[in-house]
Amino acid sequence: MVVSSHLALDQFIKTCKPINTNNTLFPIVIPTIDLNSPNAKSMIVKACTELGFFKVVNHGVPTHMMTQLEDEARSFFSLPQALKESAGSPNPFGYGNKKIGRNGDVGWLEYLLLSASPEFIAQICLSISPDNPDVFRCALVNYIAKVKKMAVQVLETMAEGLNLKGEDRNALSKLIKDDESDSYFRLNHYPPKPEAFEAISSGRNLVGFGEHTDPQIISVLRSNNIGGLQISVNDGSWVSVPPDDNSFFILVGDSLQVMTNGRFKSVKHRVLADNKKSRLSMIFFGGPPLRQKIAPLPCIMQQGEESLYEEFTWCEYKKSAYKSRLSDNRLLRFVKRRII
Ligand SMILES: C=C1C[C@]23C[C@@]1(O)CC[C@H]2[C@@]12CC[C@H](O)[C@@](C)(C(=O)O1)[C@H]2[C@@H]3C(=O)O
Ligand SMILES: O=C(O)CCC(=O)C(=O)O
Ligand SMILES: [Fe+2]
Repeated sequence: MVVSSHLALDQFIKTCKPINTNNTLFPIVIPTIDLNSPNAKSMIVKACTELGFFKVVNHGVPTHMMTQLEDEARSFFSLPQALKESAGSPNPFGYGNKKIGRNGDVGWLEYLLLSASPEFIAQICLSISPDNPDVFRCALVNYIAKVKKMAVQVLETMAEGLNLKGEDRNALSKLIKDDESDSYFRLNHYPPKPEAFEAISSGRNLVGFGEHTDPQIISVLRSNNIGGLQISVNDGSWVSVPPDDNSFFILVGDSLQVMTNGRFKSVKHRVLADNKKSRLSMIFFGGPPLRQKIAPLPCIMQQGEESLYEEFTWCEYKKSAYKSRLSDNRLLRFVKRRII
């Protein structure tokens, strides 16, 4: 059975739960890291330990690649609905509208979810635009290649900050460099809030993308200059992230939390819809090969330190993640129970 990824506005308004944003703080200073600075390694470790989130400047991704992909994404999202749907339903890859995942989550967005492999991208661009697939394809493939290179640099700098030496310096980066790396790419388009929403919202906010952590190792996020992204900080309050279209935001994923035996925290985040303007975001999710064991890196473990988690492969984690709702804590079922 083909399940449509489209949800009409009136159905959406009935399904969506407006959220109370009283516990939102505006804004904090987000750790900003110059990738080429000598302090980068210690600053990355601090940011990943305290927040699981930081901003990268001096990243080496050319501005024209970001703007070119943003323009192409805008063109894609302005196509007639039937053409967007020629990308197929997002199970797991394709075009989605308001429905996120398979378990009843909804958000005020439309998106294109892709495997990050150039072969997959060539195929999907051909389905979307059989007569002229190359412009979108090139913009995606070139951007992803650059962002992946930057993610590798971030992971190697992070490993240095964790005091990993020699071969171990590549312990994290090699997982996303692997030919079989299971990395994803996502374009999200959040239209402005519909007027009809105000009537039912009693001043509360409309969720663009509900709260969640990303299951992978690392996420690299870039958006246009429209706000909406929020991260959850230690005490459970939400902090608005000021948008910056020249920079990238790095998010620690669940797998990196496990590989650091809980030293780094996967960051809970969400997106709120804007009143007037549309937000466009592009996210690279760096994931390991499917058969990869996800466990604390032996080289970071102190003498006698035990893993906080049961052993699992990325394939097992993904299977379990795809059965969960967006806001579920997906790591919980893999946390070792302690016998006291
Ligand atoms: C509700 C869901 C959507 C999601 C798969 C899941 O069952 C739980 C994790 C979600 C998430 C969050 C980060 C990424 O955007 C994503 C592609 C991923 O790998 O995990 C999404 C999944 C999705 O949109 O399909
Ligand atoms: O669109 C954004 O800024 C964040 C989206 C997100 O968290 C995701 O796609 O996993
Ligand atoms: Fe996310």
